[in-house]
Amino acid sequence: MTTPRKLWLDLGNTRLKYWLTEGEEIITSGAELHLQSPADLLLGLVDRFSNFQPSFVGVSSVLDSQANQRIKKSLKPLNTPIEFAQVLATSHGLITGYDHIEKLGIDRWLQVLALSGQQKKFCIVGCGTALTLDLLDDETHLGGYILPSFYLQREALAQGTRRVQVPDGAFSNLGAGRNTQDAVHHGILLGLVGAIEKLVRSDPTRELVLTGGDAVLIRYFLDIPNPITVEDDLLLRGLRRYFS
Ligand SMILES: Nc1ncnc2c1ncn2[C@@H]1O[C@H](COP(=O)(O)OP(=O)(O)O)[C@@H](O)[C@H]1O
Ligand SMILES: CC(C)(COP(=O)(O)O)[C@@H](O)C(=O)NCCC(=O)O
Ligand SMILES: [K+]
Repeated sequence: MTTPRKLWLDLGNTRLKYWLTEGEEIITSGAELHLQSPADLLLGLVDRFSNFQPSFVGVSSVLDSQANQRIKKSLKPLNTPIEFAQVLATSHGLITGYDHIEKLGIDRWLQVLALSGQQKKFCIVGCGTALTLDLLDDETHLGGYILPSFYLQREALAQGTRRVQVPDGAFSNLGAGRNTQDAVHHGILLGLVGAIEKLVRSDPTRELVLTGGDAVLIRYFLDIPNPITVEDDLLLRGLRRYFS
């Protein structure tokens, strides 16, 4: 019997991430900026995926249904069943904390699913286009928070003010800025780091798990006693669990 080969796709608002797996083993992984045109990016990747001959494609997408239709079309040459994960009221014992579960982002839910059922308390921090915070107690999702992350906050300042036209800079310092560029970059970083610290400060036993493109950067600035880990592929782990 041959070991099944599968393609796992994570479509965020900025990047596409993927795994090609054979049985339990991750053979290849990748992450690419799609900047609003994921279907076009996929057209460029589909040959590579096709060579791998996956027998199943599992997808997590936070995009709208029109984009998802285009994504399906781009994957047609694979000639393989494609399934999009959907938030469920309960799955693998996980109890979802939203009043209307279908409104919860699938990316957040899969990240929670990946860690659910360990008899531990987690704060899951998705450091992507948005910064998402989700609280998980063993198998119970308590709900969470959504903040615009680095680039969205900077864009909002540039759009909503006359005087803050921010040249590209680094989000690399928490010191008081002595010019607009530093004040904006350091301010945004302070806000994101401060929100995370405030949320978990009252409970040093709650474990932080950071994931997403800016996880390592944010991790560097966190100064709290809670255990902290970075798990780049948390969502893809959750996606694979969802379909198992
Ligand atoms: N305009 C941009 N140009 C380059 N990198 C960007 C831009 N906007 C966001 N990023 C970076 O892309 C990454 C997106 O993280 P990721 O976890 O893949 O997010 P998402 O799941 O929302 O696509 C982050 O590291 C972020 O800093
Ligand atoms: C909050 C998000 C935009 C985060 O997306 P990401 O940063 O991973 O691209 C996404 O999870 C989403 O569209 N959520 C739906 C709204 C909600 O979770 O309540
Ligand atoms: K996120």
